Amino acid sequence: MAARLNTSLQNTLSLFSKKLPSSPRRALYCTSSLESHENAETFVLTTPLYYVNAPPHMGSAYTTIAADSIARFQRLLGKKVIFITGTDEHGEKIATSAAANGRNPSEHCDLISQSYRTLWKELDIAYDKFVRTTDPNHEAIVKEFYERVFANGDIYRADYEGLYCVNCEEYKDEKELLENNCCPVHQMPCVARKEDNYFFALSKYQKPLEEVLSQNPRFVQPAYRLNEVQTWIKSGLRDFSISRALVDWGIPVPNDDKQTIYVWFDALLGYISALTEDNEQQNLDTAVSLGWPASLHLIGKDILRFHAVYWPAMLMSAGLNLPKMVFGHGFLTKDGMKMGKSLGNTLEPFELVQKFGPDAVRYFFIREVEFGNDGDYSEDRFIKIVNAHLANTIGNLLNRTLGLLKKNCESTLVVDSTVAAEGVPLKDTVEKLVEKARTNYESLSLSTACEAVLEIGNAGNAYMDQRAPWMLFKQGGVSAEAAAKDLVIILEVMRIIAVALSPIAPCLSLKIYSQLGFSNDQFNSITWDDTKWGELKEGQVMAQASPVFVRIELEAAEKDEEEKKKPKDSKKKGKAKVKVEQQPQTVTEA
Ligand SMILES: Nc1ncnc2c1ncn2[C@@H]1O[C@H](COP(=O)(O)OP(=O)(O)OP(=O)(O)O)[C@@H](O)[C@H]1O
Ligand SMILES: [Zn+2]
Repeated sequence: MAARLNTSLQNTLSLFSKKLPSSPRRALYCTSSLESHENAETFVLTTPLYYVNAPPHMGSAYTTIAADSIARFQRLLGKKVIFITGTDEHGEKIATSAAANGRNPSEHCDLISQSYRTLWKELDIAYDKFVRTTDPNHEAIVKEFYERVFANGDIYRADYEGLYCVNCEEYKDEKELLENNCCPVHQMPCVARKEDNYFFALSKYQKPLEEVLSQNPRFVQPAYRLNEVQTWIKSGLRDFSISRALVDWGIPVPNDDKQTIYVWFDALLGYISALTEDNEQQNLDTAVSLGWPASLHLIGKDILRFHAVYWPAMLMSAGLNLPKMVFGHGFLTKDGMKMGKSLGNTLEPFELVQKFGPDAVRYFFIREVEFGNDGDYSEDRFIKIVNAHLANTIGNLLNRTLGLLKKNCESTLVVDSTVAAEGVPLKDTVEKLVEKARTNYESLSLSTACEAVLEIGNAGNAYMDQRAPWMLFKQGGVSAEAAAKDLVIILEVMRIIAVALSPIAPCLSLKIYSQLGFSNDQFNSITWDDTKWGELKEGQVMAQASPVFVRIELEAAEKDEEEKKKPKDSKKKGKAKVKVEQQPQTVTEA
């Protein structure tokens, strides 16, 4: 993508002047990525299909934000990305939840499924496919899959008696339960159940699964989760029941409409049925031809067993290829417990986005939680991190530089960035950090990728402080010429940051690009190659500086008020307010 002077920048910028969270980010909500990549390598990634027993919470948002960041990075690499998300809508919990809310299951599913879509829009999630397990295409594919597995001799009928966690919708082994037969995830007692069900012969796949894992240890990521999976398999795989006699709200078992298909034997197929096109009669083979196998299933560690044991065995039985990788990330926790719908200890993502905007929410969780491990949320920490990184390190540097350029160079670059950087070590530093970001994005070390981009910002700030161009301008002559070059260098650094951070904070990146004089279209066509030094050219005119990330201020008065009201031992902090204000500038530059 070449840098060009942008004459219609005002139109773009007028979009930015509105109050958060309305923003130009709708322009980033591109779902047309599939058309322009006829010969590109395909990268199919999935989030779990979220269970519509309740609306989304920050945990569901966390997986989806991470998946969107990975999808955006893969698109920057030029791949044809199919990013699949959706909702899992059958089963006992849904029927119960619908009844508890006085709705029929179908109305309930429509409503809750829509709340996921709405949140994804608020969070700038650019998915390509949203699948619902109540879609007719999906149902047809589940039935066909079931029939294939049946024809392969892997489904039989038997009685089952065991301890059942309704929230996991799963029979549990006694040895994995806590005291009083409590489920370790949901902290609630499992109930004794006896059913006449259809079973999937998982035990037949013990050896093939062991082989898959030993031949391809990267199948389960992070590496430490592989041990967990291997231990489960070694301890002996038991056949599992794939139908329910007591649940009406589900896909009927072929040839036995007294039973419905177990939610997991239904929902996992969503990753394949999502590949089908709307309004077309599809079958398993055509769906598979449209992008299976998936390159990556991104999930929370709670559902690792379903994805790394049950699902591969089911696929082998049906004669289909296995996904290339299953990555089980950690939990967002509250007081050390997994935040979840069943426990009801959730953090409200709509509220966070309303308050802080999508970039801050996306950035914080990706940067703060090492991908794979658990992480706790605190509002204090949130504000501290996004202010320090997005408002200060990035926003303030851009603002200061554009201010100096306006004052001294009529907002116009005096030289090409390549020429300006000749013999300047900062360029090498930036190149190394860009490479660090790239390799970490690729290995899904998203937090480290983020850190590398921030280090670029730190290097830019250090350069600004060391060179003190505002002093050089005062000295005039060759010093002023050097200062003008320094500004070009720093703005090129900002441009590279914008590209490298765009998978995580796309709206912020667009704002930076726009202030550097590029159009929305130019931003929308960036690739990872645009992290290379040298796209800012002599004569490029910068836009009017305005904060690309609005600092979050804790309103002192409101905080005091809250302090007065709260009980002495409470740790609750004052509410954060978003305040639009100019970035602070150092006195010497003014
Ligand atoms: N606390 C969490 N931290 C990280 N990811 C989470 C969290 N909670 C849910 N998820 C994401 O959602 C997936 C589970 O989706 P589901 O719709 O079952 O939500 P849930 O809140 O875990 O439900 P429940 O509490 O009823 O088990 C996880 O595998 C993970 O991808
Ligand atoms: Zn459970």
